[in-house]
Amino acid sequence: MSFTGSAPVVRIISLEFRRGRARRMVSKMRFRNALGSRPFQCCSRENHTYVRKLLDRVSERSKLLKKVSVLVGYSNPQDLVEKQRAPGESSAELISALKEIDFPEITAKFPCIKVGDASPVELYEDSTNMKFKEAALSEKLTNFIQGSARNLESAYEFHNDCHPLNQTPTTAGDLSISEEIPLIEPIVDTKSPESLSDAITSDNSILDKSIRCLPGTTSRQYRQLEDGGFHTVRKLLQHFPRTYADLQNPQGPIEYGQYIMLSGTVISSRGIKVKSTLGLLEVVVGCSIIESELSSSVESSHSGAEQKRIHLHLNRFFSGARFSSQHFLNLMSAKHKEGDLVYVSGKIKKVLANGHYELKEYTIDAIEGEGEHSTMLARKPHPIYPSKAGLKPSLLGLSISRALKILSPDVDPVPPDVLVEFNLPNLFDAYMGIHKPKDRSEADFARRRLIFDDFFYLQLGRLFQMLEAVGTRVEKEELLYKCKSHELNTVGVDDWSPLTKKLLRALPYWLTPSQLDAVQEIIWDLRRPVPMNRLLQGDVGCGKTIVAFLACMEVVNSGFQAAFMVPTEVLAVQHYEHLTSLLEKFDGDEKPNIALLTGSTSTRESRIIRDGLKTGEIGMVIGTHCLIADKTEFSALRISVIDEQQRFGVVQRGRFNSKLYTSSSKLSGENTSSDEASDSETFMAPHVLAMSATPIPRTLALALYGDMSLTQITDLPPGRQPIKTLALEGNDVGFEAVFQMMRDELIDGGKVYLVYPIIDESEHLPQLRAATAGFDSIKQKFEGYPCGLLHGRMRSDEKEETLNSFRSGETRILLSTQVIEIGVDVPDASMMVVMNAERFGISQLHQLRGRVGRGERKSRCIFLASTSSTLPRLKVLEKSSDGFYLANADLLLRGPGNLLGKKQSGHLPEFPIARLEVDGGILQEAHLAALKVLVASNDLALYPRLKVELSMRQPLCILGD
Ligand SMILES: Nc1ncnc2c1ncn2[C@@H]1O[C@H](COP(=O)(O)OP(=O)(O)OP(=O)(O)O)[C@@H](O)[C@H]1O
Repeated sequence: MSFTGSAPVVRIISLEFRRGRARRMVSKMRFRNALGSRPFQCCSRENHTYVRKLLDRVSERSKLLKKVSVLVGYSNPQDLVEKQRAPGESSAELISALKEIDFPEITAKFPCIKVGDASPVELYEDSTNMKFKEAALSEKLTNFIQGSARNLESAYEFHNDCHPLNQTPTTAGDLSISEEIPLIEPIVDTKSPESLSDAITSDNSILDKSIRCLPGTTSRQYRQLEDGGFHTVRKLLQHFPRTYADLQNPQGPIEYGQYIMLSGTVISSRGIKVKSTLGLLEVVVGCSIIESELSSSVESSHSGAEQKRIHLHLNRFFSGARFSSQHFLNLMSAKHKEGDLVYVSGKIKKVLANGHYELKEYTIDAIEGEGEHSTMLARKPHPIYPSKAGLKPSLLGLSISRALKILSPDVDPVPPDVLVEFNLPNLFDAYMGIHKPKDRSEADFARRRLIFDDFFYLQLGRLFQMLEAVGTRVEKEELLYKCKSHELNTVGVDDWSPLTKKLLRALPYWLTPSQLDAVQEIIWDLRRPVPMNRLLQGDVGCGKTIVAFLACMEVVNSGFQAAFMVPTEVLAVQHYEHLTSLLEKFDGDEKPNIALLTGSTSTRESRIIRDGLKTGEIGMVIGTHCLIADKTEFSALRISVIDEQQRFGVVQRGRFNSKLYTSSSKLSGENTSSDEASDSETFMAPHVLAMSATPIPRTLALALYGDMSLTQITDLPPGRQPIKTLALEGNDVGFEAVFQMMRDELIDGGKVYLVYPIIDESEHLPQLRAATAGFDSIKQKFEGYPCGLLHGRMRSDEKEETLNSFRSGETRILLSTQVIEIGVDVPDASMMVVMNAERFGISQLHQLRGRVGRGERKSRCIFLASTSSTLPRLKVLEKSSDGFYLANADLLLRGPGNLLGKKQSGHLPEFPIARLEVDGGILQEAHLAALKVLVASNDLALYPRLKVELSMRQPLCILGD
């Protein structure tokens, strides 16, 4: 603990021992051995509540110092100084003994010892009383105090006590040493006093104030909050509601398995002893709901809907003699009294009778506060906080409200022009909006800002580091260039290489506007002397492949090489055949040399291909992960395309980067245009173009960390017809209807995919339909229409043959497992039936559905559900064919309780509230905003508050997979 006044006074190292005398003694001994017995005096009290009480209650601070000195074993402050000094030893010697202690080493040796900084205790409340208070101390003591403080400052590089960065207390361990070593190295520009003082006095420092500044909080609450990790106002405010509830929150018709969240009143709460060792607590909550159609968004219209009264039964069993005693059950049931207002969330476990539902995985939170009822009636969303570290949501909610009260409107370090440009609320409004929204749109708007911050500071930190430390002139220019214009940096068609233009002309269609934009943007990147790292994202069937082919032609034309890596052999063959068919019209000498390399390529052939790649004879290779094998060497690899990139591991993707081209002497292209290799380029890593239809979190995280740029294809090729989607129950009636539809489709000349969840029937999963078993029965049923069977256990050539037969129309029905999910392109396939569709994720079903409707033929897709209860989830696919919407809907259906705050599959620890599947746009904006700020001020000298904020954020760390 350190004591400070207007001048630093003295620092006392306090040791806190918890749990057991023996342990305390051992800790004490070890600690003394580590530090030397002097100059520390251990306080032998097991529990320091006395110290805490002192800190909380003693208003006369000079009295405090006296009491503390007595507490740690001295009669008064003078005695403390005298006794600490060995006979004949000067205070300077004492201080130098202190200096020798190597705290980092000690903490490494004894993990139970934690070094951190504690909140300084102000000795003097105000400066007017200063002189009087100071006089109360002896001259000797004052000298010692001032001297020691100065020495300690230099010895441990203490920061100025009033610096906000020094006020983050550490968590107490078994034994804690309060010491003022900063946890994060600040990047405050100390050379600029103006900036520093500005930063320190600015109101964003309130965020990093100890929670002890919260009004109306008891010391017990402080302690609870601190033990739960809530040391600062910022920590509290960053604890976001996991969801919002309002009185009449319509969820559509309530069905089995559905997640609901409602508010209501407790009708009864009783504890029943079921057996001698089994007890049941049953709470019944009555709620009013408005029944309406399943809303397509979180917000829904209430018009034309009917109010209905329902009862939620929340049952909890307790086993064991102790927990099934009537006394215990009575205690539990007394927690909820009849008439209490509560919020309930959970999943419907059983529909007991009309209007009565049993819930599972539920939570029940009491609604506290007088005016709450009227608030709810006004349909103001009520934040529901997740509990953390055993802290009750109600305490967290209350503390957050208190923190909001001391927040100043001037808390935002982000420059106002950035807020205006990117249409963001300021930070004050954002915190108010997320914790106390007037309506859901305000919460959404606030959420946008907070997500922006997550991305923005990450981008800013990363770019700042790049500029500061490793930034070359070229990189700096690159950043500046990008920042200057918000429009796409593109190379127009006229400036494309002759080979690229030729391929464009060979296409049987014209590119869609966003395909064209994408190619122009990528070619612009390819002409840069720094490696591109770009993600091409577009919904299934939007035509990403041709965009990548054109990019490959651009580099091949310049005499460099292109590698196109796909996750399956089927896809490699498909792409290879597609490209070679497009190049067929080219004259011999202008036709680039393209190769196919997969695991099934014969040894002899693969040797020839690898030789060709090494010598530069082969310009482009399409293949599976053989492309990144050590033995595959390139002469001048310039672009690596990674299709369906989420299917590859990070390491696999990274291995392309190690394939630097080592020789440029073999360059054969006649037109090297702006790509002419300079010295710096000779060993440049290849450009990387990753493609994905699924905006999975990891992908977008890479967009941040890997400095990956994002290109999105937002339109579909013309003439595409919407796929008519139906979700049906797979009972006899459902199957009969499906077979009839198949017959109609086949008569009409269509082709049908039948997708099965498993290859062979399984005893363990009798309810699942298998592809091999289906094959025989479908053949019989659809006599005259040849059938094919495709699954992952087949040999590569068999798969290829089956797929080719289906493509050519030789077979009209293809029974398959989900192997066709990735990239299979049969443009005239017009119908798909998915068996046991509930076994697949919504996004996966969307991908599967994307295998039909890839041409101009009207298509349909039927999802057969095993039971009616799983139909609602599948019906979401009937309503939309937008991948982003479906990713969102999937999350909602899995449980809107996970909307905010709580981690889920789509979350990364660094982004507590961003859902990366749907927040990609904000990421892009944050990137631009960070660039804008850095262009205006490379070292952030113009934005000192921003710089302080950046230093307060967690240091960047590598993301886990
Ligand atoms: N501009 C266009 N006009 C007409 N057809 C197009 C156009 N672009 C691509 N296509 C065709 O659309 C089909 C789907 O294209 P492609 O396979 O590239 O999609 P994709 O984006 O890779 O989809 P997936 O994610 O499903 O693999 C192909 O048959 C392709 O020839």
